Amino acid sequence: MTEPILKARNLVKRYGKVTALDHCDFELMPGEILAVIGDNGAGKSSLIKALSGAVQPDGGEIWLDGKKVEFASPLDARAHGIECVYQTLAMSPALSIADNMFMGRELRKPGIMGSLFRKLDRPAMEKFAREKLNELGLMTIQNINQAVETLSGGQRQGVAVARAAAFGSKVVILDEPTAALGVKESRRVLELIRDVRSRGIPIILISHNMPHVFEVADRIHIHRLGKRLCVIRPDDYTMSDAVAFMTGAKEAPGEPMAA
Ligand SMILES: Nc1ncnc2c1ncn2[C@@H]1O[C@H](COP(=O)(O)OP(=O)(O)OP(=O)(O)O)[C@@H](O)[C@H]1O
Repeated sequence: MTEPILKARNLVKRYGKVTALDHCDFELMPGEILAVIGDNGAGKSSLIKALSGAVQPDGGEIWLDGKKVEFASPLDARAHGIECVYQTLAMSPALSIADNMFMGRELRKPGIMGSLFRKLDRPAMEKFAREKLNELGLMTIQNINQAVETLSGGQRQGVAVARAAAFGSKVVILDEPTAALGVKESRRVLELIRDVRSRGIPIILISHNMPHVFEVADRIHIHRLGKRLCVIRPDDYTMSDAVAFMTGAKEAPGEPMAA
């Protein structure tokens, strides 16, 4: 049986009196697009933050590639190959595309005075950024030195996804990647998500957009009241079924479906 690439059991996260994660389970299988859906306040962001090191759970366990992990910070999760693109894109608008792709992990030229004094290796960074954008078919972005603030919303999202795909060797997490985009730009980002999957990288997609979820997801994790309610396949249920499960209007199917 295939083992999950990322797995969590009994995750608990409390904020004061609020229980955001209430013994929540989670499984991401290799090479899949797993959508995570749920009502406002259901605990989706808390789950994603726990899986990407942005918050430390109060209880429960996480395994990556079969090994138990505890992420002290998002940097720690990144070092393990988990990249997260948050709704607020965490980009520096005035900096170039290449600079944004490398933020916090710039390539440096070999130096003799220790790493602190090593100069940035701009040609290498530009080459890498260009290659990654090309790989994902982001050919509309012509100039790698263009400031990110001059890009359209879809292009910015594209750079963020390319950055995550370039460095996320194991898992890419996308939080509402199409929320602020128009129809055409959303389409491109959905294609990009499929491109990332076709390169063998599994994706967790948090979204309120049911048509997008049903279009790209292999499986859908439905979150309710701080825990996983069920996991469904988009072919087996309608969007209104999913919304009814999510809101409690309809009883959800039992055990989570295997991948
Ligand atoms: N930093 C925080 N401090 C206090 N309460 C929090 C904090 N973060 C989340 N919560 C609470 O935890 C619960 C779950 O929130 P979370 O953001 O995980 O849900 P969500 O499913 O992502 O919601 P949405 O779809 O609205 O973004 C909510 O009741 C929320 O108010």
